Amino acid sequence: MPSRISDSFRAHSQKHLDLNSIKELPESHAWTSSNDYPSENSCNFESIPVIDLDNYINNNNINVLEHIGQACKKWGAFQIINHNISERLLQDIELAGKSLFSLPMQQKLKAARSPEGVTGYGVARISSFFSKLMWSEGFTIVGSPLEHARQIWPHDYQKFCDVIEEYEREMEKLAGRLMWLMLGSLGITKEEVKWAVCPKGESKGGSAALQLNSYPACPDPDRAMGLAAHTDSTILTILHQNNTSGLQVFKEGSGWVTVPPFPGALVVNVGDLLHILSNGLYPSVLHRAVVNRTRHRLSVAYLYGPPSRVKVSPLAKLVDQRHPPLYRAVTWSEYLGTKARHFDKALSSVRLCAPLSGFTDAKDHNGVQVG
Ligand SMILES: C=C1C[C@]23C[C@@]1(O)CC[C@H]2[C@@]12CCC[C@@](C)(C(=O)O1)[C@H]2[C@@H]3C(=O)O
Ligand SMILES: O=C(O)CCC(=O)C(=O)O
Ligand SMILES: [Fe+2]
Repeated sequence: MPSRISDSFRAHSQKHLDLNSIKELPESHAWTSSNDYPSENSCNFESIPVIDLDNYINNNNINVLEHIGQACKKWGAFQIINHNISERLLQDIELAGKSLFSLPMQQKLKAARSPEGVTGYGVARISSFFSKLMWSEGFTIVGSPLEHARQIWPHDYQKFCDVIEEYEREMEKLAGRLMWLMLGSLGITKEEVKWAVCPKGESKGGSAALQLNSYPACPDPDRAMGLAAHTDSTILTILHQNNTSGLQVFKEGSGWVTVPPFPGALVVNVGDLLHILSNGLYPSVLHRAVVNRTRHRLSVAYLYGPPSRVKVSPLAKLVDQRHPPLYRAVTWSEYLGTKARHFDKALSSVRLCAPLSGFTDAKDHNGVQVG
């Protein structure tokens, strides 16, 4: 929360600074140890698993399921290769992001996200929980990007829209496939998740948001924060990062671990809704983005959840007398509302009973302040 009204006012009035042209870190963007100092704790040589999705064709799914299960339990994140998303499409989405973020601020603000809105251009939505501003700008798309693209480029929006829509279609297929692999690694079959399957037995698409994030080169990266520590309110998130590192995941016992960009690899994060579905067996991963002195970083997150009216709760197969359901049923939109109000306390706020070790969720007592 903003610690003082004056901080909060200053933060608000400098919300749309053009970070690309600033030569010195303004006070409004200078983080200290009291608000999650970025350079603390970040020297670590472990790295999240890299999983080859082609492997499962040869190994009847066994290896890949085991590998995914271990990664979800231990890290809440992994990288994938051989995922069938073409390099050309990954390049195109990067170019689309660059063409958007390199526009003058006035142009981007034509598609500004409204205070109550979800889509459009703006600072990170979680900014209101922090007294300092983040060194990033974002653009959120749900479904068609047409309306916002037209506001920005009245005569020249088609290429941007085509790339975004192709990326959304390809990501939807990949996210569905990953969801079944992640659930499969828990022993869950399609018959056991009615909302995700059509009567014909085919997978039903979930709903999703696409988030383009831009992190300009920063004059004082050790005191700036690209995107503060958070978990995603999703079943899973698929993240593409350009060739500049910045993403870090938090691992119990190890601290912040950098996820290096591998050409062509995509990062998969466990989100809060999979945490709920798995009854806490696959904890959602706390992650953040740090920034760089010389390089501009771009990331594209595909945030995948269930169809909006579906109530998600711990899966029946994972619940018994010894393992009571730990979370109440929530729809995705209800949970997003809870996240918007309670941020890092959202998961605990839908919890039914306290974990054996205390009164909070695992990530609430890992020593990291996220709010
Ligand atoms: C579906 C969504 C998840 C998200 C909120 C949103 O409505 C669209 C943007 C998403 C994002 C991306 C950056 C981090 C995050 C916490 C945020 O502030 O906006 C996530 C939200 C989330 O997962 O809760
Ligand atoms: O830029 C990154 O690496 C992280 C982005 C992210 O966490 C998000 O969009 O939810
Ligand atoms: Fe995230």
